[in-house]
Amino acid sequence: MRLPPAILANTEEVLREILRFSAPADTTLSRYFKDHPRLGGRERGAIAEGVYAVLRNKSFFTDFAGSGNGMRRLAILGLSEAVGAESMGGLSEEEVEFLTRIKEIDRTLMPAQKRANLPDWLYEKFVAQYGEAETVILAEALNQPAPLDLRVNSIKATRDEVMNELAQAPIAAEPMPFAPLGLRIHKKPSLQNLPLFKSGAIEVQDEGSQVLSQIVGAKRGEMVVDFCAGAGGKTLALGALMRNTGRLYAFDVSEKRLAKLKPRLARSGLSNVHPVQIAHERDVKIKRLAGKVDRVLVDAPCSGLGTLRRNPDVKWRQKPEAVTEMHDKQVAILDGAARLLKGGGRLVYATCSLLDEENERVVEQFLAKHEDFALVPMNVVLAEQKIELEMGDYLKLLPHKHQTDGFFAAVLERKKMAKPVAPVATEETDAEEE
Ligand SMILES: C[S@@+](CC[C@H](N)C(=O)[O-])C[C@H]1O[C@@H](n2cnc3c(N)ncnc32)[C@H](O)[C@@H]1O
Repeated sequence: MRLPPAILANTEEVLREILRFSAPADTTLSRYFKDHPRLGGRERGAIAEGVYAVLRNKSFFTDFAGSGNGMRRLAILGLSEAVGAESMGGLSEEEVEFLTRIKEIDRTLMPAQKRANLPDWLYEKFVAQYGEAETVILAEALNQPAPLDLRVNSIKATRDEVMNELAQAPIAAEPMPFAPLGLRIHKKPSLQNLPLFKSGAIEVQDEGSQVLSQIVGAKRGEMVVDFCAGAGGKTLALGALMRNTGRLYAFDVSEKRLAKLKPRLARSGLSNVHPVQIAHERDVKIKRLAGKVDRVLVDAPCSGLGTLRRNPDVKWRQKPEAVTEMHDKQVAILDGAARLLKGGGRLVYATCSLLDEENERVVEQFLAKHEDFALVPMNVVLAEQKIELEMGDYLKLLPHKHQTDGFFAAVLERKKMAKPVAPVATEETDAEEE
């Protein structure tokens, strides 16, 4: 069935706003749909996918869209990529011809940078790290929409039980290769109304995030801190891995993000999670737990460049100066979080960035300053967790190799005979814990 011609005008209108890059694309889309309540589910899906296709292919499309009515042409290119030219209504003869001409272009013959569809600064950084040939393959994988990944909440169900119930919906799901509780769905069904979702038996979570939670190695009865918990994606996974025992603190500076954790927590059935808003990484609330914690996960704020499959606008919105600032912030957060660990305890540093500056360089800087911590090679950690992934010292998940978002992680162990934690100046805050 063809989409109504008005969808093209809607796509053009929202695209004009999104390409100003003054807000995240998903925020602008949600607001647009709220302001246009008459758009149905299918229309919304087409507009959103059309916009995302433009964001993924912006360099390439912009060259062909030209000036004048360029925004309409961009919308046409985006929608045709997302839903197919045959599903679009309202195209003039000239526009149909334009689409045919574009379709005939063999993209594999284009220069590497054009194929990569990345801003110059990012393309250069990727080439310096990965080389030109791999940058193109990586960029092409980042330019594909991500599949829908689910994590089974082991407190409520087994993976087989969930797979069987999904099959009755009917939703085809397959077990993931690396995440023991993961299921992958290739279509995008709405899950919100499924009893499985309402009961907290499933959560949406990329396989890479699930592997990260797993390598924390949190055990029953332990004291664990998720230092940058946000809306709690990894907190919920950790709480279930601890079999709802011990104590799991979910720290974050953002009240809004922690508030989003609350309903998920209620659904999950976990009672071992304690959300705590902190003012910053040197908050006095952290000092109280210093030297007492078994495992700390620092899922640090980062450029997010590993998540371009889901957030293609990030590559156009991110700036090289911001990456440098992010590095300094990451070092400060890791430093603050490290004080929590007891001797023998493990600190896991993770990002969804693909840039060394936010990954290896942060860990190296940390280790140079903290003689009481040592790197646990990732191949050792993965073997402990029985995850069959070939890695060296670090976890480096890449979309073109592992079909996950891009993730980095390092595991740092505090030496057993470490000196008692030196008192560190903290800025007192008034707020009480929890
Ligand atoms: C990558 S996100 C975390 C995502 C989350 N772990 C998940 O799995 O859904 C990074 C988080 O760090 C938080 N953050 C930023 N600065 C922080 C700080 N100084 N201390 C603790 N958290 C911080 C942000 O509010 C954000 O929620």
